[in-house]
Amino acid sequence: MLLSTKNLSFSHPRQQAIHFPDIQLTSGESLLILGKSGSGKTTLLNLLGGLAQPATGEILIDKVSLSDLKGQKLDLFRGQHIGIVFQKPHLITALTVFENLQLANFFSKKKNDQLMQLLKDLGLADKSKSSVLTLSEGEAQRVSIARALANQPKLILADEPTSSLDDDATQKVIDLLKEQAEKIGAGLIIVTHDQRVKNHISNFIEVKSS
Ligand SMILES: Nc1ncnc2c1ncn2[C@@H]1O[C@H](COP(=O)(O)OP(=O)(O)OP(=O)(O)O)[C@@H](O)[C@H]1O
Repeated sequence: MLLSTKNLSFSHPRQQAIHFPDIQLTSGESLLILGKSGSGKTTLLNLLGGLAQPATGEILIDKVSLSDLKGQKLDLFRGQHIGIVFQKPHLITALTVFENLQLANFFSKKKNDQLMQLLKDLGLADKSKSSVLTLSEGEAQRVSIARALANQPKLILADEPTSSLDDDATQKVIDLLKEQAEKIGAGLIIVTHDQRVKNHISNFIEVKSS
């Protein structure tokens, strides 16, 4: 089992606790996290990525309990094993496309000689030397996917990767995420309230706030 969670809950300050359904995910499998706006989908993704600590429950990734990792160890574990695609690309604007990917490798102490191939797979080969400031929104989104994949993670977490994209681009981004996850044998979890994504991935859990 790549990922398993049990009895997870989280309380934002002055908010009712959110209880999450348990997740079981094997390598190569895809899962959607669905739920209304404000139900706690991003909160769950943050817990799975070790970016927030649960109030109760446990998260095991490849048999490692995230709660046993702190500080630098947690950062290194995240960098090496978890690729996160955030809602907004959050690229380093002073760097080129290729340098943004190299930086991901640098922080996680990983070497990947397939970065150029990755950009090719995502239709970005001719943008490798471009400043990220010159990219369209869809291109920047694909670069942020490439960056999440740059360390060949075991688990890919994507938060609303298609919310600002049209139907064609949505299909392309979901296909790319699935193809790339399959290529490196990773598990893929996508948070969305985009009904279109349901046509591409059938496995889902639903987060409800009460
Ligand atoms: N930093 C915070 N402090 C207090 N409450 C928060 C904080 N972040 C989120 N919340 C609350 O926690 C709940 C869950 O938020 P979350 O962002 O996880 O929802 P979501 O399902 O991802 O929503 P959306 O689909 O709109 O992005 C919401 O009620 C939100 O107002």
